[in-house]
Amino acid sequence: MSPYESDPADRIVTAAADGEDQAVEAALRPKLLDEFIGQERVREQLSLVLQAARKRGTAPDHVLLSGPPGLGKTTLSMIIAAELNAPIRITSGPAIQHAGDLAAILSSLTEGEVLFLDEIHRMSRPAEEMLYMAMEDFRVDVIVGKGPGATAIPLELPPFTLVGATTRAGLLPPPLRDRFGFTGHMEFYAPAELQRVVHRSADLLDVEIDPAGAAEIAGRSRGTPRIANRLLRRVRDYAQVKHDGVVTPEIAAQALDVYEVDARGLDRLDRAVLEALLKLFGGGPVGLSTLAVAVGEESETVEEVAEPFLVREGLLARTPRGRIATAAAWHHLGLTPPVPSGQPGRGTASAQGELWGPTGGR
Ligand SMILES: Nc1ncnc2c1ncn2[C@@H]1O[C@H](COP(=O)(O)OP(=O)(O)OP(=O)(O)O)[C@@H](O)[C@H]1O
Repeated sequence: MSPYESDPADRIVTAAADGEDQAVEAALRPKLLDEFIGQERVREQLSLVLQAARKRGTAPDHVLLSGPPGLGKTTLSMIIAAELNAPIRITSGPAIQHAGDLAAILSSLTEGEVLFLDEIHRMSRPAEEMLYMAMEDFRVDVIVGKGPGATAIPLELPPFTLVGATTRAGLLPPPLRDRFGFTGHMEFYAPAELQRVVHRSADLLDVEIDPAGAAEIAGRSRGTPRIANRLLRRVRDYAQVKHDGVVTPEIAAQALDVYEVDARGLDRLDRAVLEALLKLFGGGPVGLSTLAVAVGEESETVEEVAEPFLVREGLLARTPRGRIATAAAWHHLGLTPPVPSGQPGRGTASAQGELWGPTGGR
C-alpha cells in the first residue's frame, strides 16, 4: 500500500495553503514591518524603499518578492500597502488569462494603490506584455475590435505600485524582471525566528505555550511560518483534548508524533523514501523510478513532493548515477551505513550490497 494514501497536497507539512490556513491566516498576519519576524535583509531594504517613497510623496518602485510558498510574500505585500497607507488589490497570474482581464484591473486602480500579483510567472503572454507598458509608463493600449479594423486606444493609468510574487524568479522573462525597482529574495527561516513566529501566533490564538514548547514546534516546521502556524494549531488541539491546554515541549512532541511529523520535520512520505533508499538500496545510488516503485508512489510525487526538502536538509543527493543518501540520512534514521567495499569490516556492506538497486539516473 502507498505510504501516503491521501493527496500529497493535504500533507500537514505542505507549504501550500489549505482551506483552514486561509481562514485563520488573516488573523495571524503581521500588519506592519516592525511586527514581521526574520528576513532581516529584505525588511531593511524594503523599509528604505518605503520611507523614501513616503518622503517624496510618490508611489514607490515596483517590488518583486521571490521565494518558496508560505514564507510571507502575501503578508509583506499587505504590509507594504499598510505602511504606505494605501489600498491593496489582490490577484494572481492564473486569474489573468486575457490581456482584457488585466486591463480591467489596471484601469480601475486608484492613485497610489498597491496591486499584488501572486504567481506572476503564471500570467498569460499577452497580459504580461500589457504589464510591461503599464509598469513603465502607467499606460496601456486597449485593443478594440478584431482583425484589420482593430484599433489601439491608449489609456492613462494612475501611478500605482505593483508587488509581484513568485516561487520561480528564474522563470520570469528578463524584460519583466527588469521593470521591478526592488527584488526581495525570501529565505527559509532559522529555528529561532520560527520560534518567535510560534510564540506570536500562540498569543494571538490565546494558547499558553512555554519557550521550549515553541522551539519544539519550530524545529519541525521546515523553515516555513505557514507550517509552524499549522503545527501549532494541531498541537493546541492535542494539548486541549489530552491535557490542560498548556503546550510544553513534551506535549508538542507527543502531538506531532501522532501527526507523524518527526523531530526534523519529515513526514511519513519523506521517511518512507529515505527508509527505502537506506534499507533496500544500501543508500544508493538508485534510479528515481526504482525508488518510487519501492515506496509505492509515482515518480513525480517522490521527485516533487518528498525530495526537495530531503535535498535541502542534506539527507539525499541527486546525482547523475541516481539518488544517494548522505551520512546525515543514516544518522537521522538511526541506521549504520555500510562500510565501502575493500575496507575492513565489509560484513554488513556485502549483506546490504546484494539489495542495491540499478544505478541508472532514472
Ligand atoms: N515573518 C513572519 N512573521 C510572522 N508570521 C509570518 C511571517 N511570514 C509569514 N507568516 C505567517 O505565515 C502565513 C503564510 O504567509 P503568506 O501567506 O504571506 O505566505 P506566502 O509566501 O504569500 O505564501 P504563498 O506563496 O503560498 O501565497 C501567514 O499566516 C502569516 O501569518
